[in-house]
Amino acid sequence: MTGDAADEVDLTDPVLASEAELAFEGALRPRSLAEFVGQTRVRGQLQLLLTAATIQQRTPDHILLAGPPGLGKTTLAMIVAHEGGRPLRMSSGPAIQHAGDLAAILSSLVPGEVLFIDEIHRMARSAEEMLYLAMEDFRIDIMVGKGAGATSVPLDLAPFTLVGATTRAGLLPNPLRDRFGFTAHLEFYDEAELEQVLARAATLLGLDIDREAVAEIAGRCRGTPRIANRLLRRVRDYALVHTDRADLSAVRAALDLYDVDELGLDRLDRAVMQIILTRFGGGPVGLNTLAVSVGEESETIEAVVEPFLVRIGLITRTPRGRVATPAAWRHFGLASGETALPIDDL
Ligand SMILES: Nc1ncnc2c1ncn2[C@@H]1O[C@H](COP(=O)(O)OP(=O)(O)OP(=O)(O)O)[C@@H](O)[C@H]1O
Repeated sequence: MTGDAADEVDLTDPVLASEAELAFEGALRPRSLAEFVGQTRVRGQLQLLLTAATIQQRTPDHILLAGPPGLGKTTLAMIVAHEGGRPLRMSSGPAIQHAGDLAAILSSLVPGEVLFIDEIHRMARSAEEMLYLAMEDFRIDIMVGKGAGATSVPLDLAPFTLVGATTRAGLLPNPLRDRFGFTAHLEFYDEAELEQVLARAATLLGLDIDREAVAEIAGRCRGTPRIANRLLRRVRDYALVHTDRADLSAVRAALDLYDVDELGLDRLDRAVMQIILTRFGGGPVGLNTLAVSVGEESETIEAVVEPFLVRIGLITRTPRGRVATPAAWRHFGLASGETALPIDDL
């Protein structure tokens, strides 16, 4: 029932098999705005910005893409380059720890190039300041020499479009945020959109899957295409090994095996909820306390776990911390104030 490329590689060779998985990841990325599912508003806004730039034969304005991981920020950056027939350079905030790192990238850009900086909020402060001038005037000042004899030498850059991506737009300093011509806020996808993402991916993977199986995955992938695609691959594996058919029962069995519950909560989500509900009687609980309690970075809790739990109505954010809602008590089968299973038993 599967006829995808993975079947044609020797799956006993771990290197070839994992390369095939990576190749799938690449093949699943939509290449044009028309192929990109959902985010209708953002797509319309981007389309206008790109078309206007093409008419005026100039580089498009700088674009900031904000939103939780896996919603398509990298994909959109690739589309911006692809639609305009422009080369793309990819970097990330953590890789730019000195102004010199950024100067090296900026000075080697070719005219019209799209520079994608993922996790731009994690770039070094000194590089951020260099970026202000680069974005506004396509120019940087390079310091030559040290101490009293140091001089700054201006260097003209090729016109470029910066596409920045961030899971935490609030962490960007205002002068940087203001220099983007357009900020796109990506939203979680609804189930109908995720079904489209999954149907497209199943076709590309050559996977024959039932409609109701697609709907079940769409309801359990946290509104996130990357997770939808990942769960689809695990369902494909399950069907390959156990049932030879990607139907509803295969989806349920595969997702149970991978600890994804019917709301799409994974182990970390459940650990966070369990801490709020049982150790803190429903909250409020501060972000750092939560992070320490579950042994995760507070950034991961804030950028990955919390937006989804808020969106599905299991927690609310208050000035004093995170609070569980009545729906959360119900989902975990607890009465308010009850102590539940230890976290390891979840
Ligand atoms: N709108 C979409 N339609 C179809 N597939 C999508 C869409 N958005 C994302 N995807 C798929 O989800 C995967 C993750 O997308 P992408 O890497 O662009 O997310 P991201 O927001 O950049 O995540 P991160 O912030 O973690 O880097 C991609 O492989 C792509 O196939």
